[in-house]
Amino acid sequence: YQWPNYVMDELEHLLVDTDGFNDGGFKRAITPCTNYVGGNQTLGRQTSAQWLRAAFHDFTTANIAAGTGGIDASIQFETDRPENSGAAMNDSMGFFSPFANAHVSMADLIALSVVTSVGGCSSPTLRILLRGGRIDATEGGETGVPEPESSLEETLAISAKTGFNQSDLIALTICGHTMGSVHHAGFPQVVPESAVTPDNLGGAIHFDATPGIFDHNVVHEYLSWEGQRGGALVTTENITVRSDLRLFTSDNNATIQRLATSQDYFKQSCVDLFTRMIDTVPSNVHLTEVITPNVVKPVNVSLSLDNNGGVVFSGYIRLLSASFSDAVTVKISWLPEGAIATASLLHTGGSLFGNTLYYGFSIPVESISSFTITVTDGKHPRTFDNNGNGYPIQDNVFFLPDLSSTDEDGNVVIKAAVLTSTKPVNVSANIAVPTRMIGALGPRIDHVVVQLSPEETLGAYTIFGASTSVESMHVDQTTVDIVASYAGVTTSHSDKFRRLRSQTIRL
Ligand code: HEM
Repeated sequence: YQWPNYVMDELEHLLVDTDGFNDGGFKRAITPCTNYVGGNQTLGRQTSAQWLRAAFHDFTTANIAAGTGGIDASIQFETDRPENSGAAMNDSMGFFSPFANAHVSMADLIALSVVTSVGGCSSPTLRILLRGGRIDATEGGETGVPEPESSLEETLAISAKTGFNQSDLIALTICGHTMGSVHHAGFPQVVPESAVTPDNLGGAIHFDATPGIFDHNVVHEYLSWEGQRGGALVTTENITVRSDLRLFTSDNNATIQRLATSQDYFKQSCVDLFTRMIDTVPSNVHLTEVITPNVVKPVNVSLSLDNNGGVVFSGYIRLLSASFSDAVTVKISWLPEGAIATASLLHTGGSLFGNTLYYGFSIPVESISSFTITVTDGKHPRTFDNNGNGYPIQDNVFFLPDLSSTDEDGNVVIKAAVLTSTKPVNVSANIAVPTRMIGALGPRIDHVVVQLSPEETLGAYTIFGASTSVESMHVDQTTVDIVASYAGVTTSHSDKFRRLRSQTIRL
């Protein structure tokens, strides 16, 4: 892993920053795990469970042999199919949509939702390893999600196409059916109207006594025939739709009995199967390496100009507190100047991986091409140098968020600073615009390129600018790459993946 890696950095942020300062806002939807983010709590719906179900429905039309389907967000085009009945698909896609951008696909958000749901609703926290790089489908894919009415043979045949054998599917199903419910709304053939009450308007019947906890309760209640006895897909009076009972007994309960041996075995089996599920992707997709929480991470690091044209280097260094003892000092040194400055602890946040500490800095610099971070706790300094390369940053061209703007009507003003002496032949802005699609709640990312023109000089820099208009579905996820190219040399300089509407850091 080399910083920056926009896909990994963004997903890491949504995975790790879940409370306090710099909260990415993703996990909030499932806090507490019984929460329903899409509306009234009396509907009997649960977002953490909906995310698992939506991921399964996206995944299960994969055809491994053909290299198609899997986690590709094709589900967002398929929500009106009877096989995708219920609120889970649209509720989930509607929640994910404002998180998608040039580097985070809806499909990656589906994978993240499984990791977040299982991690956030288990104790101790279960870690499903997350990778990024999934590509969103631009239309619906194959049909074939198993339904309560599906025969065992049909269901197993669908599963075989995804690479999951009978025992895998039994286990995956009960791993999913430990969270949430079957609802009269959506499945009246399974759940009778009598389940509907004033504080359970959707008529939810839980799979087990702990629908908001990722645990093996469902296995015990099913085997001992107590409590929810495995839920409505086992116990319903309508024999045709007892799909879980048909599936679980298809190997004489051998898989379920194995899962009952211990909580740890159940959880580890589920983690393995969920990992396989979210990593099932079309054959043209190459997933990133595993995204692990960064012990030390540069956040919102950028350059700006002061009123006299001096360059200011600012941002935060995020530390995972669990990796350090108390009394930490954080120093940043940068090349080619060879200078050092101290960052100060300004904010804290929370995560499933322990607290986060944000050390801020805002430093005038002469010139900068890379930096390293030295963290000292107790007596031991540790230098983080991005695998020996230093964290790269360049001062030839950079976006100026303070002077740029975008509004709800789509008017965009972009300004960038360009080192005058470098004499670029072209300075352009590549704007990545989340754009509404017909038939899906998530965006397609369109790219709009505009040329920037020189406007004024400030110190050693020339301010370049342009105005345009774009139709963005989510203004906060509209991002820009500023690229300067030069005569006679093939190299260019760029300042990438900057939010047009960003929270500028002021110290
Ligand atoms: C194998 C065949 C399967 C069938 C026929 C099936 C069917 C169903 C049905 C009918 C519901 C009720 C939905 C609602 O009322 O909103 C449901 C809920 C659910 N399913 Fe499955 N399912 C299957 C496998 C799976 C698998 C493999 C997973 C997990 C990876 C999963 C995860 C869930 C979850 C979490 C819920 C609760 C959703 C909520 O509370 O909103 N299911 N399933």
